[in-house]
Amino acid sequence: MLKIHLEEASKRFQYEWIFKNLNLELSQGNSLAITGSNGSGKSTLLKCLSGSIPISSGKIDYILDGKPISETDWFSYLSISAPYMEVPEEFSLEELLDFHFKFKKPLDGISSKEIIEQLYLSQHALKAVGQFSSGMKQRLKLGLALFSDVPLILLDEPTSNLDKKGIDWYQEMMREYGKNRILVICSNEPREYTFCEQKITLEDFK
Ligand SMILES: Nc1ncnc2c1ncn2[C@@H]1O[C@H](COP(=O)(O)OP(=O)(O)OP(=O)(O)O)[C@@H](O)[C@H]1O
Repeated sequence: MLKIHLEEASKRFQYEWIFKNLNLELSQGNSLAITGSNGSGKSTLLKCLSGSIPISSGKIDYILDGKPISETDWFSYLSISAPYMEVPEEFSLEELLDFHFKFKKPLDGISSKEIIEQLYLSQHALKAVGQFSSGMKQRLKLGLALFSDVPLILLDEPTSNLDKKGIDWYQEMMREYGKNRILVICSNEPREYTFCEQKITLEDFK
């Protein structure tokens, strides 16, 4: 069981405080929505939570079955989908899945073929990812995150570029594959996080 514990976590860039004195406790089965206006610091907090950038003061701990995990190993417990994260465009969809799942175990031994079907991309299995539409790429990024066998899923603006069918698909995927994980969703669209039982607004931590 993974737990994430934030104690007085604070981040600033130069003289600008992005968030201050954030205290949070998240365990598998919990979901958190991070909301706030444009530029309030949602993506920055997500990056701090993933360990890709450091906080300026306070503490973030990952605890697995009661034992702290070194920050250098956090990446192996999480997957991220975010607008600023690119996928290698030269690969075909099949090649990209093979490549990705060399580093991260797929959920419940699910095959690449089944994943492609779940992403409703079966007709595009051999197409280069660089030729995908923005909505297809978004489904792919969400699929890479959700079908990785990790306890922590970090999503930034998960339905950007998705049409109505894609948004319904996202909500269904979260119901099906979000269970028993820690879900953290950065968003200003209630449809992306209505299922989250915890919500913070970054303006409350300035
Ligand atoms: N590397 C950086 N160096 C300096 N300032 C930064 C850096 N990254 C982000 N910022 C600043 O931190 C603030 C928060 O940015 P962030 O991208 O986290 O906001 P956001 O809430 O995700 O915004 P949006 O809703 O527009 O995506 C902004 O003022 C931004 O300019």
